[in-house]
Amino acid sequence: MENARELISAAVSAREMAYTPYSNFKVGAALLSKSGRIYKGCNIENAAFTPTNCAERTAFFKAVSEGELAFECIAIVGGKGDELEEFCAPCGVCRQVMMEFCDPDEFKIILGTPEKWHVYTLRELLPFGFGKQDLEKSHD
Ligand SMILES: O=c1ccn([C@H]2C[C@H](O)[C@@H](CO)O2)c(=O)[nH]1
Ligand SMILES: [Zn+2]
Repeated sequence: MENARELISAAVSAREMAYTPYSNFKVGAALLSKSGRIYKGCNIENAAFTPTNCAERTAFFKAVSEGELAFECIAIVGGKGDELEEFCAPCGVCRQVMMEFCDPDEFKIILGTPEKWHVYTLRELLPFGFGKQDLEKSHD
C-alpha cells in the first residue's frame, strides 16, 4: 500500500485537533477518496457523552458533505494524551458508517503508527456486515 505512510502522517496531524476534555483519548483519521483527496478527522467529545463523534466519522461526514461518495482507504491512529497506541481499532458504529459508503472487499483500513501498521479490509473488521443490499432482499 504505497499511500499508507502519507495517510498515517495525515491521521497523526488530524489527531492534534482532537477535542477530548473527558477521556483524553485522542484519535486521528485520514480518509482517501477515489478522487485523490484526503479528508482528515478527529474525535470531538461532549459533556453529555452520547453526542461524541469519533475521528473516523468526522472524516467520512466531512467528505460526504463535500460530495465524495467513493473511497479507497482510511488510516486511523489513537492513544491517550501524547502517546500513540500500537493499534487503535474503529468502533462498531464507525465500521457501520464505512459499510454504507464502501465496498467491504475493496476498502482498506490502516491501523497502527507511523513506524508500524497493518492493513485490513472492511470485510475483515465487519464480517457479515449489514448494508444497503440487505434492504433489497424480499422473502414473499
Ligand atoms: O475508533 C475510535 C474509538 C474511539 N474514539 C474516540 C471516542 C471518544 O472520544 C474516545 C474514547 O472512546 O475515543 C474514536 O474517535 N475512534
Ligand atoms: Zn467510532
